[in-house]
Amino acid sequence: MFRSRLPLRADQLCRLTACHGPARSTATRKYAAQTQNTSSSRAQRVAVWTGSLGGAALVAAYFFWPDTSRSAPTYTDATLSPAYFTPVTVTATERCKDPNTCLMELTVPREALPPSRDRLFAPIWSVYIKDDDIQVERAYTPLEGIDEDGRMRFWVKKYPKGEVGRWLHSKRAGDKIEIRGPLKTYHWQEDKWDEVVMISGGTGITPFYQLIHSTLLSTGTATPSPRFTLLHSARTPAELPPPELLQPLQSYSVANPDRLRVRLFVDQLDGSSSETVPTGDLQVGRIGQAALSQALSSSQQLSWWQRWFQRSNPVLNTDRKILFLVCGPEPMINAIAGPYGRNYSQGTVGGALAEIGCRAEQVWKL
Ligand SMILES: Cc1cc2nc3c(=O)[nH]c(=O)nc-3n(C[C@H](O)[C@H](O)[C@H](O)COP(=O)(O)OP(=O)(O)OC[C@H]3O[C@@H](n4cnc5c(N)ncnc54)[C@H](O)[C@@H]3O)c2cc1C
Repeated sequence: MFRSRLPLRADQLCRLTACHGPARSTATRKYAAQTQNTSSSRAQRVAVWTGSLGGAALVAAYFFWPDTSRSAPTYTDATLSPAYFTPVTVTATERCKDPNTCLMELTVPREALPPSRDRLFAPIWSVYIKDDDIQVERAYTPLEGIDEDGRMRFWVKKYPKGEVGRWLHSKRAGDKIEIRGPLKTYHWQEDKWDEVVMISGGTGITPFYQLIHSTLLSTGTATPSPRFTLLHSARTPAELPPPELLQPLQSYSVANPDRLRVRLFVDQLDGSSSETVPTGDLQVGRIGQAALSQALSSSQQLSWWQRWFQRSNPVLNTDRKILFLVCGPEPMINAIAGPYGRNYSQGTVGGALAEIGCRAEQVWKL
């Protein structure tokens, strides 16, 4: 989920090298068929050496190329910026029912707050948090953006072998940590869409919460905006987001069903429960083509024959401008929207969204 935009890791480096492999061997085979003589073997030796040197250079570049997380300086007397780290204070932490997640509040010192914030902190944005012990950074999404006093709230998940998540869970109120940002996760354009369908898994809900908070929860109902549908999934009821996230979403959607709809999915009912949602209101199973089609067809006032006609292709058979945003673990992204492309590109639309007829310009994988 949330593909990291950090410099390439060893596994990604291997992927890149592997991609070049077949092309190189095809070229070699073609060349060998043309000239079966000594000059060919000399050329092959040169090619092997060049390849090896190239490989070594790539590996060296990975280790010695300036890595922003290691090389970005820390300034205590400058405003918050993506170019350097700023020390901030952990002002609150709260364990969630799911012990692998916590809510954490960070406060940026008043003197580090940028003077004009509207554009900088327009949705959807994140900050990098640096794990001081090992000098590694990861992106995290402030749920409600940043307030006048510099406060930001995060929902943070730790993974059994994860670095920064576990380190963050060990922090307590009063501790100092370093952040840099804001960084744009997705450039939201308010008046471009009639309908926005957000599909998330786990902490993949955080950028969508920020978007909904910014466009609906914090503005009341007066501002015109697209209609939002959030389809969120967790493995079990206990792993659903804490009440601090789910309650505002649920209350808003009950009061304004024409502006926001929330559907919650769990892989299985394991006897655990959510603090916010009765188990009977949860849908059991993965989000797939049926859930997507249902979300779209029930969003429009259609006659029975229009609904019947749309079943085959709810996205193509409409004049409405529909956007699909997807954020979650990589297997979920793959199943819903198809895998990312090479070098962090969006890749083609695949999975359930391709099955219902989505085009590339309608889909964004966060
Ligand atoms: C723009 C952006 C915003 C983000 N916002 C948030 C946020 O608000 N809250 C939040 O908790 N996270 C968020 N993330 C994810 C976060 O940046 C880290 O990737 C995540 O916390 C794991 O980092 P780590 O150092 O703990 O684990 P790592 O050391 O990176 O990973 C160790 C191991 O943990 C497992 N692992 C790591 N990430 C995942 C995953 N997502 N799903 C399943 N297994 C995984 C892998 O098996 C991996 O081998 C965001 C990411 C991006 C790019």
